Amino acid sequence: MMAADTTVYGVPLSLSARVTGSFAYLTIRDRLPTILTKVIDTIHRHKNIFFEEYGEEGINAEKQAISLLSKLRNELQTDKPVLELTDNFQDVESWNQYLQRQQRLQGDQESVSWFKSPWLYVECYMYRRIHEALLLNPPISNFDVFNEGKTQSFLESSQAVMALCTYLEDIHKNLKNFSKNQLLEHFNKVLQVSLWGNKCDLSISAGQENSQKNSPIESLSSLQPFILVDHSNLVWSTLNSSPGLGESGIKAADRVDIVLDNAGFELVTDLVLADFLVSSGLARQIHFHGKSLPWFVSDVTANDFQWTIRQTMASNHKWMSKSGYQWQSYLKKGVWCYHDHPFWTQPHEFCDMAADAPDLYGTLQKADLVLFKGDLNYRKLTGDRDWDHTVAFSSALRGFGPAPLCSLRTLKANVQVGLQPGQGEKLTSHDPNWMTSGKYAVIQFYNPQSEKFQMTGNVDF
Ligand SMILES: O=P(O)(O)OC[C@H]1O[C@](O)(CO)[C@@H](O)[C@@H]1O
Ligand SMILES: [Mn+2]
Repeated sequence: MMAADTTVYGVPLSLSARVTGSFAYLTIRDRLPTILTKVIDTIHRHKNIFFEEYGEEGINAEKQAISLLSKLRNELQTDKPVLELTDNFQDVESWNQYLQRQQRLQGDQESVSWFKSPWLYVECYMYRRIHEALLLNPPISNFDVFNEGKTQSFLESSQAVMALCTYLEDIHKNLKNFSKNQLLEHFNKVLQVSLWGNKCDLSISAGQENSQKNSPIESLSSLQPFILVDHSNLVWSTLNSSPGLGESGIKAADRVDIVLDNAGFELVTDLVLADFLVSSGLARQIHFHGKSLPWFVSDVTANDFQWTIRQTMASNHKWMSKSGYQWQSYLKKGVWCYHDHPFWTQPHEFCDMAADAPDLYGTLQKADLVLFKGDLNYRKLTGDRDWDHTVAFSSALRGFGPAPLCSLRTLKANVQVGLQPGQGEKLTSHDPNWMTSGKYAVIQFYNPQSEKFQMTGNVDF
């Protein structure tokens, strides 16, 4: 049960480093400064490259950016007030308004600061400040400080990528002869591969190597018990209840949107899922959503997306390269589309999207299904709040529901809703770190169109 002073109008408080010893506190105290130190080191190691490209101006930019980042690290570690952004990027005004909003929420007595304000907000803000340090130093503005880690994670997963592309080739070959049950079986596999692909983010390990080495399909059955909520049947029926008819005569969704999370192995698992959905006829079009600036160490930018497809095409492995060419052709034909929108790199809870990014909300409303990959998206879906574990997912979404949606997330932050009574307590007693270890996962679905049904209290999704 939630104590009365931990909610405001029935909505629990945001997770925050204010709670000493909490995961938010440890992230801000330990993990974020480590990430900043690595960023500084990366920029420094590229000094010669900046010199070769931009001469003295490049060297000055390197020095200036490092000095801004050291100042940022100091502000964080000494819990200084959060400052307004000063660069010229498209989203500056929105960030600065959000700071004022936080200040209003917190009251005038104390400043919005790293250890006192919502964790979601200050953590997003750190990545935006890293970007600012580069934007303020024009010759190196486009330098992606996380690029090395992302490409390394892809290259180190090459065995697993080959195994996945071989599996995909096998599906393509036999697709015409699959019964509906066989199709469902493969659907569950590619969905789960994309789910567990989310284990491979670099932010939880503060940038440490975190790639996939085993054959992903073979690991699935042993991972099954770690899926705490599994609504994959509802995802399947949503795809199948859409009005269109796919190639194989089964019903097809017109459009599935995938809100991407990490580059490297996880992105490949998402591309494999997207390939399966269109090649099986379960969906006609896939719209991917990525980030417009380097974000949370490993998140996909447009550049990462293109690079991954080019690398896949260039592989010596027959089926891997074939998959790459297939993906490229989906993009050319408009069967696949890639988008980014500044809202994905802002700190808002998704329940604010309709009011604060109505164009993006409108875009998602066109989908028959929206898949949200990863932990950060889950935190934003649920507002990163101290919810009781048994609260319904629909309640934690607080009105967000542009289309039927599903979160595919491995747990790396201490927010989890929609569990059975007692399930959270049982997990805590067996494995105290269950919410943050990345060992557990959810496939959690919500359909705004079945709201009426939920009002009866029969079903909790
Ligand atoms: O890539 P993901 O799955 O969104 O994870 C991001 C990680 O960063 C965090 O915000 C922690 O810094 C966690 O929520 C999560 O571990
Ligand atoms: Mn991520």
